[in-house]
Amino acid sequence: MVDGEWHTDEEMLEHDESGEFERAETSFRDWIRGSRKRPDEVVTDGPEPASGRYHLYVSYACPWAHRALTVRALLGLEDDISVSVVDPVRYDQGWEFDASKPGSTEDHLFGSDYLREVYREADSDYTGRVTVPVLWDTEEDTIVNNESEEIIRMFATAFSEYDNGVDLYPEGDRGEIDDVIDDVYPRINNGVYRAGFAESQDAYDDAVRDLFDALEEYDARLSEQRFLVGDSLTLADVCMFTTLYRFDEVYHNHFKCNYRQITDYDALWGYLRELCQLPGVEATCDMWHVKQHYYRSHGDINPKRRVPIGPDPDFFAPHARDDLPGDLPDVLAA
Ligand SMILES: N[C@@H](CCC(=O)N[C@@H](CS)C(=O)NCC(=O)O)C(=O)O
Repeated sequence: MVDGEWHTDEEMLEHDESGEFERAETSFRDWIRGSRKRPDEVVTDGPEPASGRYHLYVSYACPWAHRALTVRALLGLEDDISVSVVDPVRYDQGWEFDASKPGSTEDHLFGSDYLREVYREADSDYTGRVTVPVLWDTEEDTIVNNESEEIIRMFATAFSEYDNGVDLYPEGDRGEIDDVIDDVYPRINNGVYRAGFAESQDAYDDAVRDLFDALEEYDARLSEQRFLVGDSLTLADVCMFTTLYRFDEVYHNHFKCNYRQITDYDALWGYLRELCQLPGVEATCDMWHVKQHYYRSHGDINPKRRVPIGPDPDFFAPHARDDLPGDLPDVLAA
């Protein structure tokens, strides 16, 4: 969108001169009061945390939006933060609402046809990408933030009055959590996109090498410990989770990340199953949306837009991860 006007983008991709995919910066970056930013700074201004005040726009397909849904579920904030879900397929008009699609909803706040209208409500001259997730403030009538890594920090740290007490950013582990998030992002979370959207063989080769080196390292780490950092579930696990969930069904095939599947890694695969099975998390996982989105939205990568049948891993098979060092809080251990 440029100055509030929609411009159909040939593709949502930007590349540097070597053909490497570059993800655009997001633009709304306010913080809810009481949130804990890095490095360990508590936000003392900004809108107040409150139940019912904030609304989240998501796609079930999107790994970044899925982070926000996962944290909301793990903290039991479903009744405090409402959600609108876009149509999984992103056509040339950008994200749109179509409540006739299974799992999709209308825009509960404005009844818009397109997500870009919500961005325009916040800023009539908006210039930038129209992305999910979006965190909307119904009191100030604007977008608070559309960067998933910041939205999950706000949910995890500003809503203690309303949440179930689960601490996903425990004191003492914060530095390491941030380090793991920063390591996983370029190599794994964005690594699959760097592979899939590479415009040169070299860019693809670099991306998949980084990706599978990282998966191997984290598989080794997770064969010794139940969670990525310390002895509890943290934001670092959430950031890893949403990429692993999409890997075998989408990234392996569609983004050509096909050296291995997650089901080939004992520890990563058990870890992924455990995370899928945590209370509330199943409701955030919708593989139909995921597959519809990637295979049908990216015509340059998949020109016939066929959605493949498999491989259909069983995310609900037993995992036996509870034998490893690390514990779940009681509310999630049920
Ligand atoms: N840095 C953002 C990235 C969000 C993002 O790229 N979302 C994708 C969906 S997976 C999107 O909405 N893309 C539309 C576009 O770029 O035009 C975040 O983590 O929140």
